[in-house]
Amino acid sequence: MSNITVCARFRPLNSREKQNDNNSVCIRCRDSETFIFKDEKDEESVFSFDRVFYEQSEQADVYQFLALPMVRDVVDGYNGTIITYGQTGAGKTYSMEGSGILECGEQKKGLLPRIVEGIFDSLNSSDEKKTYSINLSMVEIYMEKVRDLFDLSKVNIQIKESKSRGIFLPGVTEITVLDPVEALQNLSKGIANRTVGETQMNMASSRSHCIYIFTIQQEFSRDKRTRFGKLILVDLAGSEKVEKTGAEGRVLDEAKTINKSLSALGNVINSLTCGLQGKTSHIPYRDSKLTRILQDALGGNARTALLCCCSPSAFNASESLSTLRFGARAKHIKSSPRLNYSEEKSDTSSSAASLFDDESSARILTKLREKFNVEDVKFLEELFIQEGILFDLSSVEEESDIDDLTLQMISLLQAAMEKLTATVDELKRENSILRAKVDASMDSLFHNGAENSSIFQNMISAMSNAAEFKYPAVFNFGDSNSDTGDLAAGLGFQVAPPNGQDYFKIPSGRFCDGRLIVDFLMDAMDLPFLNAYLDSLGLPNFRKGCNFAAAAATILPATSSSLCPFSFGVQVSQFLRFKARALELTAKGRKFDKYVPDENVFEKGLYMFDIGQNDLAGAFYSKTLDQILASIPTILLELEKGIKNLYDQGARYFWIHNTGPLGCLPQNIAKFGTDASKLDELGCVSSHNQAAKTFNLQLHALCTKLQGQYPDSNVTYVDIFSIKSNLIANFSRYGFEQPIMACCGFGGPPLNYDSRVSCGETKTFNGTTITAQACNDSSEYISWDGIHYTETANQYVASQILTGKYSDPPFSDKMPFLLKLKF
Ligand SMILES: Nc1ncnc2c1ncn2[C@@H]1O[C@H](COP(=O)(O)OP(=O)(O)OP(=O)(O)O)[C@@H](O)[C@H]1O
Repeated sequence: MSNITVCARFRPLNSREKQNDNNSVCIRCRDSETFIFKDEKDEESVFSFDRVFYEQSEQADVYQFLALPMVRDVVDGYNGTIITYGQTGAGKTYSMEGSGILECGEQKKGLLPRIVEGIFDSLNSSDEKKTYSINLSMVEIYMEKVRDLFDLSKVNIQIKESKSRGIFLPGVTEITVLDPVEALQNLSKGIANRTVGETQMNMASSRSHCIYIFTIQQEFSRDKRTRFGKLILVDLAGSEKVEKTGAEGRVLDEAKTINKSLSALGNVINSLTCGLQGKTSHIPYRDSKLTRILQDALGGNARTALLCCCSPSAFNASESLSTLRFGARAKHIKSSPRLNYSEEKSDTSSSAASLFDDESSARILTKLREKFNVEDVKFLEELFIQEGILFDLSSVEEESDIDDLTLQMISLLQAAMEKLTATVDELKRENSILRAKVDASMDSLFHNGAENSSIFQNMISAMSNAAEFKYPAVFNFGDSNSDTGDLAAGLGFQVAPPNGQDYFKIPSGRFCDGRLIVDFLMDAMDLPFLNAYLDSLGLPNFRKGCNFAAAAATILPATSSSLCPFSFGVQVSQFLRFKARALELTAKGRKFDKYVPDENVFEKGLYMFDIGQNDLAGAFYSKTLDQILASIPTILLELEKGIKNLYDQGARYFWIHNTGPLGCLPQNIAKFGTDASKLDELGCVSSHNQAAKTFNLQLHALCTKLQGQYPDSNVTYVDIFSIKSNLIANFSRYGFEQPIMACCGFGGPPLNYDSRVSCGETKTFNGTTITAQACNDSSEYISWDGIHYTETANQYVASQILTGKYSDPPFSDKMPFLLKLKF
């Protein structure tokens, strides 16, 4: 990004100014960059520009400072634009052309002839081997029409934009010039045509913006790549106050059009320089032909220099001041020039079919070509392009329209954002007022005796507890997913100790290489890990709750073939016994306080459930899918019975996990997924997952029903199925390498699961000894042993539960302020 170069130039006082105004001037030089300006009211202001050219400055100085660096850049392949701006008679044309293109002497030569020489000098001075061509075009904008000064018949040239060429003028005459003399002769003709035009069209002198375009194309033998730089010189029509000139009729119309296009130029500059930092605003390039042609020069792909021409006379102070202010503002424009490369040479001799998008036009032109001579048809094409009847294919990639739309869209979105922010602020304010009102009403209700209503109290604390996920104790019911040693203690066997974790007593009795979901949830509540109800070793402390979950437990009552006798109903009975015993003990005196929960904790504690997986998975060994689906209501009836029992005993906070995607467990895939047609896109057994989904739907309905039945309770349903399915489907995103295969097992990929040996076991079959060993890094695996999840996977699941997004009712709106994620 670079700022544009802005210079001011003051011409000498002319004879009229000397005579009429007594040599009085409005500027006082400070240095080559700064001067003091005195306005009509004699008020002084300081102006600074990149360079100030005072009355005695030479044409060569202006060229050296303003144009020469630009010429070098253009020859290097950048775009450049030089604009002369100022009041009529301020010296724009003198600066640009000098006192004549061809005949004036060295001293008075303007920028144009010097630039022509500079371009050829630069091209020829380089040692690098290359071929180059210089093309010249000249147009003027008069009354908002672009006229070709090398071919006066082209009176309305269109302005187009393409990705590769930027802004361009389709059909404009381009003259290839081979040396400075040829270039100057052509420029001189163009300038003469301007005068011819003035006479033909009854134009007032200097009432048009004159634009010179040099296109330099170079092909380097080094890499055969073509660079092209475009230099645009703009001699603007004079800015002036209409009323001061007393113009009328056509001259007045011209003045108005000029002022319109100059004020469009001012608007573009304002938009470019007033836009808030970092915000994109609409730049009205399309408001005039002038600004559209200068689009690249103003904030686009070009280096730009502006020469503000002024009269130093006090009589013209007001016009000069406005010119200087214009320059000062333009100084802030930033442009982003870049090297222009084209990989392939454009084929200017391409056929009508390739030039035009419109197929019918191409067909007509092809037929015309057969009948008429090629030149006539070419002429016809050009006329059509000028009149906008046909479009050059390259102009089809009009990007500005899209840009404009995008900008409009951005500002609409910004406005919508602002409105939304205001609404959010307003809602926040209303919310805090409402909260204050609720608090005040609560206080008054309590003081008016409402505290006697236990239902009312419970409802209030249920609401607040659910939001905070903070409870004094947890009573957990479930299977191996949350068994913290119950089955092992109850049946007197040992589960292989976890690998090196020191946060459990050994053995932990957990079916995992570390912590379970329930462990992570306890952690989040700042509570200790739950002791198993049946684990009497080590003087267990049950003050913060008790875990009745037992591996292999089912909701339905155990049968003689069940692995685990502690089904849900038994677990609930155990709880009742536990509670009765705890109350008995606390009634005996305070010495038991530190081992068992007190009465109020049974009411305030959280009752967690994670059970049902074994009812479904076990059923697949003897039942069809339909039979299993049909049995779900019976299973859930048993669950409902147990929950109601607990409610009757004073439980009020229920936290119910649904069941996970059973079909993705290696144990079930090994047994029921040997036929690939039984597997879904994740490689999981479809029927098992279907059973799990149906179970979950009905479990969810049961939770809703219970909540309705017990308005003083708080029932939360947690969608473990979605969390686990998402984890398996997107395992690598969460840092896992194995979505299905077990870490601890036997058999190797794809499942590393053998039902004959469980994790840690060694067995001999037909003289061969096999061991189910743990993998090196269990954190790469989701499945620990083919049935249970690894600690890392459990941690992920717990973290998702605690986002509050997977529960009904959700509590994500309370996150992350009230929940501590502490793992
Ligand atoms: N630096 C200068 N030194 C000597 N004479 C100058 C200088 N600048 C301008 N002049 C003279 O002042 C007169 C007006 O200048 P010029 O035609 O360049 O103004 P202009 O800004 O192009 O006006 P317009 O907008 O009407 O085209 C001319 O006669 C020109 O020769």
